Amino acid sequence: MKVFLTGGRGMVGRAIQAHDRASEHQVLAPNSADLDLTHRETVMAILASEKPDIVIHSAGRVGGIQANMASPAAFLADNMDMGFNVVLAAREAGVPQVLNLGSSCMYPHDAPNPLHEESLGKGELEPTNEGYGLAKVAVARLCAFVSQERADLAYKTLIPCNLYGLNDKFDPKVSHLVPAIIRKVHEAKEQGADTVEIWGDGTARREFMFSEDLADGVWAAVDGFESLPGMMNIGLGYDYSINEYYTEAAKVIGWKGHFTHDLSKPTGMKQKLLDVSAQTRFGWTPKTTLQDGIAQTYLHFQDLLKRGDA
Ligand SMILES: NC(=O)C1=CN([C@@H]2O[C@H](COP(=O)(O)OP(=O)(O)OC[C@H]3O[C@@H](n4cnc5c(N)ncnc54)[C@H](OP(=O)(O)O)[C@@H]3O)[C@@H](O)[C@H]2O)C=CC1
Ligand SMILES: C[C@H]1O[C@H](OP(=O)(O)OP(=O)(O)OC[C@H]2O[C@@H](n3cnc4c(=O)[nH]c(N)nc43)[C@H](O)[C@@H]2O)[C@@H](O)[C@@H](O)C1=O
Repeated sequence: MKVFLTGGRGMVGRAIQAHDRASEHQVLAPNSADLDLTHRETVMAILASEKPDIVIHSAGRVGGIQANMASPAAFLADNMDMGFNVVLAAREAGVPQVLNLGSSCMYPHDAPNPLHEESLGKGELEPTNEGYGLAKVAVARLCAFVSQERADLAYKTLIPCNLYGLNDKFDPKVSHLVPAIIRKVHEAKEQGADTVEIWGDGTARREFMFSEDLADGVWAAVDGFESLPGMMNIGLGYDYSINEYYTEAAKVIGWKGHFTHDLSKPTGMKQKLLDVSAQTRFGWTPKTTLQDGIAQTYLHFQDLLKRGDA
């Protein structure tokens, strides 16, 4: 199949291209320098000329809780622009399939855990990432509406849990939890520090899946697209506390200090665990353990440091 991938230079996009299944397809993955997805005319023109069989939409303005709180307007506007441009250009070009990546931030702040697809749209979003979540909800709904109106087009959304892995963002200004922990614990070890600070009291819970597992799930969704639900959670089905993530990373990195808690820092949702029963029915399950995922990510981080890229 001819696959048009957006966000190919990002953490998830690189994992999608590095996956074995990618070699069975022709994958076009222009980066943001070649194709700015916020420019609708350019997006329209490229999809009309390339006429792919499927678009995998992985591009986005993405960042941790602190980045989302600092720039809600940009997270809303950029992700809305990119998503609307890609979906409407695909419809215009008659691209038969779109696989759109949403996020667990689409769920209402007080939705019961585990978060079931039926809870979508039934309440206020989490304030710390409302801009991003609103854009994700809107683009997912646009996919559903296009599929409703056009019997020849099937535009579907995968809703991933939190993700981490190689090529993640290690800059503390935009990092999600796991890359932030890896940098902080590594630096404590290198500097001989005996404390590392945790944001909040550490009792919040998160479900972080290794990005290579998500890439595997994306290819499974592409290959089984016909039977894929219009919106489907993709995750582990289990979570850990923030404190447990720090403890596991300290073990993998080999740092023996202790943790302090900065209660002034934002903590976001208390829990964000996805219901994975639809994913199980679809026939896919992730395989990387937290210990193994952190170990692979830490090795990659050390390589980045050696190259002066982190
Ligand atoms: N990371 C996570 O925890 C989660 C991520 N997701 C979703 O998964 C997808 C991938 O996330 P992830 O790989 O972590 O994000 P990254 O930030 O690593 O990658 C985002 C990609 O989007 C591209 N991009 C950003 N702006 C533009 C633009 N204007 N035009 C073209 N391309 C642009 C970037 O291109 P370039 O590199 O060239 O700048 C980059 O390749 C996103 O849709 C995200 O919302 C969902 C749940 C959790
Ligand atoms: C997936 C979805 O989820 C994202 O929201 P989030 O899960 O709240 O983001 P996060 O990974 O940055 O935080 C997770 C938790 O971890 C705690 N925490 C402790 N210590 C650090 C720390 O040092 N850094 C960070 N970032 N968090 C810390 C922090 O207090 C919070 O409780 C969206 O931004 C959005 O990107 C999105 O798509």
